[in-house]
Amino acid sequence: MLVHIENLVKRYGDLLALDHLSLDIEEGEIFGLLGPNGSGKTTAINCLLALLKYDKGTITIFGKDMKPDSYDIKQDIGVVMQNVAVFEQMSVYENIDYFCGLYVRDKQKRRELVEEAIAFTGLSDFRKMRPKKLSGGLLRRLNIACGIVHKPRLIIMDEPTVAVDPQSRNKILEGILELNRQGSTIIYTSHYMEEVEQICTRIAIIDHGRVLASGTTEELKKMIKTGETITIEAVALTKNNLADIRSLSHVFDLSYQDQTMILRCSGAKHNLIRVLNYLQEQDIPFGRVFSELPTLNDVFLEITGKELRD
Ligand SMILES: Nc1ncnc2c1ncn2[C@@H]1O[C@H](COP(=O)(O)OP(=O)(O)OP(=O)(O)O)[C@@H](O)[C@H]1O
Repeated sequence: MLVHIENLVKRYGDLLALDHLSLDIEEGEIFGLLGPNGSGKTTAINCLLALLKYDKGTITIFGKDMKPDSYDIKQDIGVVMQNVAVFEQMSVYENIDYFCGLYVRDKQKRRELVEEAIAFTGLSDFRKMRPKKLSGGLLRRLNIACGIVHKPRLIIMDEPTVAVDPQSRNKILEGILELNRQGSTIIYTSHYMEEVEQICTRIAIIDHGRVLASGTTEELKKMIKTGETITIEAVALTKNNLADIRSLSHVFDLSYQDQTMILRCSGAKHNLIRVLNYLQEQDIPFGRVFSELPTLNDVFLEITGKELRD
């Protein structure tokens, strides 16, 4: 196990920010920590990095206990925090080179690493610029380049795409996948479900400082009741029709508004066919029909009872 967190408890005064949080992360994973604002993601990361004292629990990284003076472990960790932390008086290149220099002495090796970091964060055209001249998205990319330039074994990214334009966001996500392909294990916190679904190999859903569920996207989707959501537009239905449809097997939720019916069904093969057969038997015309498999959003909604972006 690359990272092992067991029963972590962290209080800020009366507030229980981490409530016996446990996580295991294996080498090679892109592990997503998904939770709403205030759920404890940043606190967990800060404890993991031994930047924050915690009340109870165990943390091991690379098989060793993580302590504030575990410099051998820290050497092999790259951190990209929410707040951009770069030097205003240095150019893009100089900033990345400075951070690389904290880990790598050899000049030639450093040059290669800096060039690689510049290339894969797409900062080539901006290498001579000072941070002040960069857009928000480019600044974030610089922050990432500084955090990962030494190609650490473990990379921790805390919401690296918050308030970033789509082009930079895609660059960042591609970059994360590339770093992973090159051998880094990644812990990625976010409250953007699509991103987590797109890049993470495993996900833990956290809220109120606890892990509510964890697994691959597929495993998480199997944990919930919703197997399929069927939408049928432009369909005129009577109360009796709605009652009939509600009683079809596997249907557990039906909403009907503005001639659009949305059915939530548990996982079964013939949900759509059953509904369409009913409409045909009753000679009821209908417009567009679509069926969707559950998304992480459905998982989150069912597990926590709230939307992630509340
Ligand atoms: N230094 C602090 N002092 C007191 N309370 C804090 C402190 N830092 C965080 N908290 C509280 O602890 C809880 C967890 O916060 P944390 O920042 O870890 O959540 P998060 O999931 O990272 O949220 P966000 O997505 O907003 O960064 C929140 O209720 C927050 O208000």
